[in-house]
Amino acid sequence: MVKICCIGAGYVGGPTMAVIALKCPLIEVAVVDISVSRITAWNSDQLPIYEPGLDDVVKSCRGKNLFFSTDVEKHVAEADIIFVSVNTPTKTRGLGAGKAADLTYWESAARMIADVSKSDKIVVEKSTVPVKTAEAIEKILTHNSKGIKYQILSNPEFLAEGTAIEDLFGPDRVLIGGRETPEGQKAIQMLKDVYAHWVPEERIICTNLWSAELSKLAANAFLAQRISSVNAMSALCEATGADVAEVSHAVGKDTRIGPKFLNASVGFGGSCFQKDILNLVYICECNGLPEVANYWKQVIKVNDYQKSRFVNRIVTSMFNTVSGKKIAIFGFAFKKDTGDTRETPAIDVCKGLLGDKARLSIYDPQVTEDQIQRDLSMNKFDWDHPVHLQPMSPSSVKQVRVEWDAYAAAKGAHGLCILTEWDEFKKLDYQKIYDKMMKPALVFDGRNVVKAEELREIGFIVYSIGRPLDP
Ligand SMILES: NC(=O)C1=CN([C@@H]2O[C@H](COP(=O)(O)OP(=O)(O)OC[C@H]3O[C@@H](n4cnc5c(N)ncnc54)[C@H](O)[C@@H]3O)[C@@H](O)[C@H]2O)C=CC1
Ligand SMILES: O=C(O)[C@H]1O[C@H](OP(=O)(O)OP(=O)(O)OC[C@H]2O[C@@H](n3ccc(=O)[nH]c3=O)[C@H](O)[C@@H]2O)[C@H](O)[C@@H](O)[C@@H]1O
Repeated sequence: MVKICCIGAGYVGGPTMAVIALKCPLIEVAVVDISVSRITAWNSDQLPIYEPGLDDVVKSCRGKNLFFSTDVEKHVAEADIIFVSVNTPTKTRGLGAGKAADLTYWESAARMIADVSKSDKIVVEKSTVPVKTAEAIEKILTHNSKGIKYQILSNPEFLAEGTAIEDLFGPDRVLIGGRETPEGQKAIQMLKDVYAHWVPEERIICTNLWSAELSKLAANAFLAQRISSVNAMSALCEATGADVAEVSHAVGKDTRIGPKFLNASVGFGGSCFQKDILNLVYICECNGLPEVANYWKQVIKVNDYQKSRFVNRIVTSMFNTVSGKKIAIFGFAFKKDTGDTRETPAIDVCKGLLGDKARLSIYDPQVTEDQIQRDLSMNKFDWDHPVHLQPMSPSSVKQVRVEWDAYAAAKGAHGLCILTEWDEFKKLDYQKIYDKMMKPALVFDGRNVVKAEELREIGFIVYSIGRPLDP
């Protein structure tokens, strides 16, 4: 029986391994982590991450061929294939600070693999890493290797949160990069055989190591670039009276462009787009390509501009000050159907409003009060470390209240901001909300989820991203 071990039981390690276990009943899969609380949660009824469909997959194979454990060394020693899916945060200090990927967790995982292994291993990069990382990992593994042979593969993950199970069941493609030697090709084939249990052969792409590593950074950069492009257009739409939804629709109808990922928003968030582009920018700079670096940097600049433009719109619409005013925030997660708040645009918008002394009343169906308070008091980039190594928040932010109901959050508010596109925000009774708000009652829809005309009929003043402004 083939044994797989995955180091890192996070948003990627947990769901990907659960799906491999489900689709390959004859493979034993162990997911290990240094975080005791994460592993305890994976072994409980309350999984550590919210992801539609994940519970059913985990329940059907946990304890049979899927195991979650903190006994990292034992499972690594026993495995034939080791996936490494640990954090690769942005460096906050030293060379490349603010851009380069911090490979501390990866390196410590690689050193541990080298220490405990007693048989040949295939080591798979599942984390998103800078191109050429495999070369460094190979050096760590083979140095002092006691005769053990390692093959490094790059198998980046393309799942999106909120649709992770769907994406894993039917991926657009699975990408496997390896050495062009007979041993490298054999390792590629072995991993291909795992995916071939459910992924059609033509969707499994095999490349050299560097192409696979770089393709992951490139894919995220292209996706984020589309959002920044449409968000840049949204500013022009507001200035001219065009409607960004109509523009996106018209542009996306061109089959060469396509309709997906053209939704204007308050800005993209999530744990990867910004981190991976910064990493790409750094790699370009290191390779003497400042023009290429500047091109990609602009995607992040436009994203930052979109968030601050949104805050400015709120403040100017509320007579140039939000000091002491209550603003209801609907949605804190970086997108719907996840409780994940990593790099959510809500953090920057809330911090911007708090900077202008607003009082915030926040409601999100999946994010806890503790998480919101931590996010609003944490330094940039500190979130991307194992939970038990994150700095504790010094104190909670006093001007912030977290409510467990949208109506309670909006009660007595001067303004209401929608920052996540949760479906339930489309179905709220906005007349009831209007009746309980201060007047004039303003709505700032950062996700274009409400029907602006209907809200205007109720009496709201409505601002939607990239849409004609309320006269
Ligand atoms: N979140 C996402 O949707 C996607 C993330 N990725 C990439 O996958 C990687 C992991 O991301 P997430 O799963 O979101 O992160 P995460 O923070 O949810 O999980 C990483 C886990 O690794 C554990 N860990 C760190 N060092 C360890 C070590 N030495 N030994 C054992 N466990 C260790 C941490 O405790 C944590 O539970 C990152 O490189 C990310 O860029 C790629 C595609 C999608
Ligand atoms: O490497 C990763 O971590 C993953 O990053 C993204 O997945 P994810 O961040 O989970 O979610 P997305 O659906 O891509 O959304 C990212 C952000 O962009 C925003 N977005 C997305 C699409 C759009 O049209 N407009 C828009 O503002 C979302 O609201 C969200 O804040 C990619 O879609 C995945 O393919 C990739 O594997």
